[in-house]
Amino acid sequence: MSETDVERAMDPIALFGLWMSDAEAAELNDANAVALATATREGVPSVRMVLMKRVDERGFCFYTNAGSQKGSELAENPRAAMCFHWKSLRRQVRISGSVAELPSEDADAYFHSRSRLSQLGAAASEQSRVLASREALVERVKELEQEFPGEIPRPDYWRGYVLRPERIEFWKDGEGRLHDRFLFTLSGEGWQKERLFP
Ligand SMILES: Cc1cc2nc3c(=O)[nH]c(=O)nc-3n(C[C@H](O)[C@H](O)[C@H](O)COP(=O)(O)O)c2cc1C
Repeated sequence: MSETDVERAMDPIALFGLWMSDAEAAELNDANAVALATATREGVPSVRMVLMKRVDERGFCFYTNAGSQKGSELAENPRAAMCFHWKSLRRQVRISGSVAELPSEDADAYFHSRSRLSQLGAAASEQSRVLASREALVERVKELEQEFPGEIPRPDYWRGYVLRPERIEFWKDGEGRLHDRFLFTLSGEGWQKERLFP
């Protein structure tokens, strides 16, 4: 994309799509890896990487285990934030809003699009709970392999989520630390755009 696109853009989702394409071309791997911040009901924050699998009119979609720390926090406090950083492009995108669960058909479709090994791994993992040993996990995978020689059913706890954006900020490295920052804020009339001091 040209350098002026970010200055002209009025639709942050379309602009994000352009930046994501640039990142996919430039990054070594996992251009869709994003830091996801959640918090408890009391506001104690936690952050970890997830893969953002799709962006559409609903928002930014990812998949995880509902029983994990992030899953529990989202169940009690749907407010969340994401931060992409594409090192090779020197760009950052920050998104915040509230998270909703995706319909089970989305989770089914994505779960079954993954490799059998990934499906087994997801089915075997009580994500974020204490695990006695690596052997116990490997044993569990073997048991599931025998139990399900055909299709592996999606475990109910393995779900899709969507972060519905209310604020999206684009940051682009500038010479002499004069970086460009554009903040899009959702209001009644649609997206408002403002330039921020770096
Ligand atoms: C690049 C990268 C991508 C990841 N993608 C996911 C993902 O899409 N879903 C997921 O549940 N965990 C993913 N993980 C693992 C999480 O970072 C984390 O360890 C796990 O989800 C447990 O987090 P929690 O205990 O905060 O819930 C990824 C880790 C890395 C480093």
